[in-house]
Amino acid sequence: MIEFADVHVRLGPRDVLHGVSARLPERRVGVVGANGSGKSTLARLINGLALPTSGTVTVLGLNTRRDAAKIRRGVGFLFTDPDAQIVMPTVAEDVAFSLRRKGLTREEVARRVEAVLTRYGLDGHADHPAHHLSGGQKQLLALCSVMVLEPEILVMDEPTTLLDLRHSRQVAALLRDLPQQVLVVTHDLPLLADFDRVLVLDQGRVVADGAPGEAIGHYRKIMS
Ligand SMILES: Nc1ncnc2c1ncn2[C@@H]1O[C@H](COP(=O)(O)OP(=O)(O)OP(=O)(O)O)[C@@H](O)[C@H]1O
Repeated sequence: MIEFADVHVRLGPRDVLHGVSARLPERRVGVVGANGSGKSTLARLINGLALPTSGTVTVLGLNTRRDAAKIRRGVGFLFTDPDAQIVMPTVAEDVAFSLRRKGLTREEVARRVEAVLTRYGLDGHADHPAHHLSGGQKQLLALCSVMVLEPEILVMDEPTTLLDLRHSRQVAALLRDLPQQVLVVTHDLPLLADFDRVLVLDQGRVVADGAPGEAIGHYRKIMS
């Protein structure tokens, strides 16, 4: 469960979010809006990467202002730019790095790394230098590094931006099947077609909130 209560965010001279309130118990929530409307900021509030200037963000029953470290253990966050998330030289080492604090045996780490790389189609790349992957493969690697931790909530900021049609479909299928709650910020409107709820942001305010057809229809109208 994610809840925003009268959240304002001011960054430098800009009011980026103005009084956002929403209780989000749904499993799959999409966020759309124009460039600069505050979507990434909203996503970053969920794991305490951004903090509200006023108002409250509650995630997994905890306040992000007080318990960001605990919340981050339960919230997987996928950034738009996968290079920001790749920290180790090879693909397998990068995924294994995510598991370093789990106290697992070397064999168990290897087993989990192999399983997640196979699941997302990177098993042939385990020993490749991570920075030599294509943009889309890097996005899949970042996804593997997050999913291997089995987060309770997954937040994705434009997860299909660099992906070809096959891999976009793979991410769409993943989102359909994942048992955990997922919040996805995206410009990829078809990705949200079967989501439970879509929020539309405009200049830092939620201007539509509902079923995908209705909310995306509103978004198309304000962008026309
Ligand atoms: N650290 C910061 N300092 C000052 N302004 C910022 C900062 N981060 C974001 N902003 C501003 O806040 C506004 C909202 O940014 P945000 O990245 O949340 O928008 P967005 O809807 O995700 O945009 P896009 O679709 O282009 O990714 C933008 O005008 C941006 O310039």
